[in-house]
Amino acid sequence: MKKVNVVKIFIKMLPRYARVSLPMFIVLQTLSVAHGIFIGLLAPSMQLFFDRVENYAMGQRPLSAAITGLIILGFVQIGSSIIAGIVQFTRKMYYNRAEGVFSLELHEKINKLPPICFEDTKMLNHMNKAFKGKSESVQFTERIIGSITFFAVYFIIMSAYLFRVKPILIISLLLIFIPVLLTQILRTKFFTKAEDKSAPLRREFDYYENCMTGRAYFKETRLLGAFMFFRKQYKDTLSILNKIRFHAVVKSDLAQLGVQMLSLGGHIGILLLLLNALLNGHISVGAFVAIFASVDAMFHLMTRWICYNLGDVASSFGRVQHYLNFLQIPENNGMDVQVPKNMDISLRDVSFTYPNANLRAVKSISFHIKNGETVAVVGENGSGKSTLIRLITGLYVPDEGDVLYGKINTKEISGRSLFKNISAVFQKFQCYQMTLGDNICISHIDISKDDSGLDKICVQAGLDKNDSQFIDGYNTMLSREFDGVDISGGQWQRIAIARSYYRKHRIIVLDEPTAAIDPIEETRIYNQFAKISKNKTAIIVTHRLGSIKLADRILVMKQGKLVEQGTHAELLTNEGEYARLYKSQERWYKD
Ligand SMILES: Nc1ncnc2c1ncn2[C@@H]1O[C@H](COP(=O)(O)OP(=O)(O)OP(=O)(O)O)[C@@H](O)[C@H]1O
Repeated sequence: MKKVNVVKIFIKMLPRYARVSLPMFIVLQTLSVAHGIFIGLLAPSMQLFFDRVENYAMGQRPLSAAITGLIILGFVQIGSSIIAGIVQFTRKMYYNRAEGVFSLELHEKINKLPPICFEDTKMLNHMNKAFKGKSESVQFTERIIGSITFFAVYFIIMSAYLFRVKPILIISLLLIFIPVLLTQILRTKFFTKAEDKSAPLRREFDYYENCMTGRAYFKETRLLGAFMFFRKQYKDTLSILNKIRFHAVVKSDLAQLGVQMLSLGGHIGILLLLLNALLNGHISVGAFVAIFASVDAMFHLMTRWICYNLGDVASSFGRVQHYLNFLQIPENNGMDVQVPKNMDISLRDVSFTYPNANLRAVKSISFHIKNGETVAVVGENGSGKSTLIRLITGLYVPDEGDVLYGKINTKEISGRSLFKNISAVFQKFQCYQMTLGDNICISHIDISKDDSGLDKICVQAGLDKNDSQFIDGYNTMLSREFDGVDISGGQWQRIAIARSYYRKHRIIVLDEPTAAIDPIEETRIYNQFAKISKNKTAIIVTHRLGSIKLADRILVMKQGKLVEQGTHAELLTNEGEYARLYKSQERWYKD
């Protein structure tokens, strides 16, 4: 990562932050400046009041002057409290809004990155850091702006006031600054060290807790009697964690005690300065009372500024930089073109290696799929079937060779153009914690759901929406966590199939679509599939060789290579890899 300084990062963040809502931004910053002015005016207005009371007591001024002083002091006090409340409220609103806007921007950015990024560990780490940086970027920007619009304004007014009362009193700001700064340095030193040591342990400890009590784990944990195992791991990790925390707290408390002594010294120093000035007649009683009463507020504000504003900026700076760098990653989206609906797909000498992998997952593959053809891809585990599907659909582009839709190369066009006519059921399909209807219709949010169209699709996918489990029909929530229902793996798979049918498509890809479905229903689903995919290009990946006789052609993969292709009958006659796989499955049923 390129090294840049806080100022450069802030300059990049400021316009992004202000753009969230310019009018609200201006109001917030104006209010923040006003808040700084009001707080800064507290000491002078207090002095004014006490001076006038003293003058009145000595008969030098009328009572009305003291009352006016009281009104001014009250106005400044009440005004500062009201503005503080409004600033806090507005800041919170702005914060939430900015978080929402930045999150959406980041989601859109990720959506534009090539899908292969999700296979790259470095990229996934980068993404992870960008998410953290995004969350901290709002606070980072706000803390710096606050330092300027509130703290700088306050300290300038306070310095000017102290200077006007007696120049030497400016030293009191230094007497406050030094102990507070020391506290922050020590706090950061001890806690950062402890945090570095404890963060991985905390993740481990949370994980064990989840293994004991989490919904996804409870079946195995109970049945295999693994509770005591996780309990021990949890206890061991907890005791190490507690030791680290204990040492950090002891060290930090001791340091804090030392610094508190220093702060006390600061307080005494200011008191002596003030007493000296008062006794020598350099300042009035009013000024003495006002400054002495403001010392606590100055300590408090200095602590807030150094510990929270400067401290947070220093600790989040690296992550914010990551976030901004992530937004700069080139998107390489390719051209938006109109891909013709009816075209052949050709693979020419295609090879592909996953990022951070040594071996090629797919090696020098060439074949041609005619428009409207149904092709099945078979092969042993790890032979490259799913990778081949990702290359055909354009999710990934080959390192070598080309995938062509007619004459259009998948390397040159945008995913948006390419995916327009493609639908798919993936091997690891998603079970969305949403209603049955939403689970099927996610591909077209702008189309109003028409029940009769949905009914037809459900029948084709072998899904019965009148099943007693779908208590509210298409509105049934499919998640226990959201007060809905749990359904079986087979039913989820049918929903995934219905989802793929619902999307308008010319090409459909089914990667192990019926692994969780019983054989009788599987045959019915494949027969339905043959009907609906008529005149459409269909690619099916499956291990169940009995169900792919319907394919016009079967491609057989082995160790990343295409080793055979032909119809079921041709391949059986060939007595090659397909015949070997088929016969080994057939034997199970015959025996
Ligand atoms: N994300 C990945 N990163 C690195 N290597 C991968 C990744 N995904 C798959 N591979 C490797 O690529 C090869 C082909 O995997 P692929 O998933 O395409 O095989 P498959 O035939 O679909 O397997 P299965 O039948 O088990 O689903 C395997 O050696 C696998 O280990």
